[in-house]
Amino acid sequence: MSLLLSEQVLAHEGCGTSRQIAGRVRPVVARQTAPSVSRATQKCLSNHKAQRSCTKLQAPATEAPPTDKQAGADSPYALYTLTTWLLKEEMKGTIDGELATVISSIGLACKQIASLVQRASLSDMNGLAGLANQSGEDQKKLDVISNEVFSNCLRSSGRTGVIASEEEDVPVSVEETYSGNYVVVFDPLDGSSNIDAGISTGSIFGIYEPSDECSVDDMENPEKMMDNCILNCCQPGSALLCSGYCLYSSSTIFVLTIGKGVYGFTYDSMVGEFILTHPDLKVPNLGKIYAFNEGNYEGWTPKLKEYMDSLKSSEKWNGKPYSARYIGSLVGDFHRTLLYGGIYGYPGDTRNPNGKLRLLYECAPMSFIMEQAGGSGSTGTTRVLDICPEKVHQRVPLFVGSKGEVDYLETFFDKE
Ligand SMILES: O=P(O)(O)OC[C@H]1O[C@](O)(COP(=O)(O)O)[C@@H](O)[C@@H]1O
Repeated sequence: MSLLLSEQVLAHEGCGTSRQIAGRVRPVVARQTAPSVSRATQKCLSNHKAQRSCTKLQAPATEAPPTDKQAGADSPYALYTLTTWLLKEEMKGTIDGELATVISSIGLACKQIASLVQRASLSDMNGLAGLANQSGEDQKKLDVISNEVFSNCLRSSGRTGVIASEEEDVPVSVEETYSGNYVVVFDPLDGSSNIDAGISTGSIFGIYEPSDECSVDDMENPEKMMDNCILNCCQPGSALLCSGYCLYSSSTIFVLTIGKGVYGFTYDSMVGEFILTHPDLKVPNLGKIYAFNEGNYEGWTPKLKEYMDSLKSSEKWNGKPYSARYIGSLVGDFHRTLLYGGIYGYPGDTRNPNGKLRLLYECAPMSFIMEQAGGSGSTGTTRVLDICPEKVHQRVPLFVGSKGEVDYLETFFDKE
């Protein structure tokens, strides 16, 4: 809130209006709302909104002070888009041009999928495709289409060597590689069981450096090539160069890390761009929200049941217990956990000892983001990023969220 005292301060270049303040200290901005703001002041302030040229008048209280995203951008119409951010990171040398191209192509795929998801009921895109993926799960029409959209964008980037998808049995080597050869693993439409109900879903991706030993262009020996594709994909999460997700919900939000913090971009359909809205995201160290499918409770280990019961009997939150929230869409539950704190868990149980989620294109990319935001990603006993996948569609239990909450959970596992 600005306090303007001396007369000349109010003589504004650009709009030329001025007015007398009768000795009493008054917050100018506040007066905007008071019915008694003089016509001159209203005219003056509206001039400023229009012209924004007079630096002397403080911006109205509602406008956030300039952040680094506006650094150097002295036009109120400068947009800090995902492309701008990638360019700046490239200029800083934190990523190279080819990786920036791959990330941009993923951004494009997510924009396409966002519009397909939004129009699903309008364009008969709901329902099953009549196919099943390698995990035997019935594929939704949009699972198949999103997979195609993602693969097309990655191919046409010309910078990917191998791509592995939840919806493809095996990884494929990309012919259209001009250079860069990056390895991209992805879940094109996570939480698709929610799609027909219009509930939030998402895409998840991870990008690796190609591994030198396993070249994937031995066209003479397709079997060896396939093995090398798999070897290129089966890298531990600690080798990730970049990972991210895109949330398709009330707004479309693209969140990523290149190993230097976590950045969130909200899709502005008016300009067709992802705009930086969440710079350098940090997850709170503790959080009262837990997201587990308690329908599986009976199949959990006694210690895990003890942990869950302890959350419900806890009086940690002003005498209240933890609060349950479960969308049943990893990206939705994860995004809320990242912003509000807490813990998301998909443990193993008697039916699925390793849980449901896939290490390569769900657990590792999300754990990399959470760690970069100051949180943790664990199987209960092991750091997810330290696990080297043995199979492309391998499942592991996942507990991800605030460091304090994951540490607390792990204490129950230690006791086993
Ligand atoms: O319905 P459940 O067993 O709770 O599983 C929900 C979980 O499975 C997922 O839908 C993952 O599966 P998909 O990638 O096949 O959608 C997660 O998004 C979600 O957290």
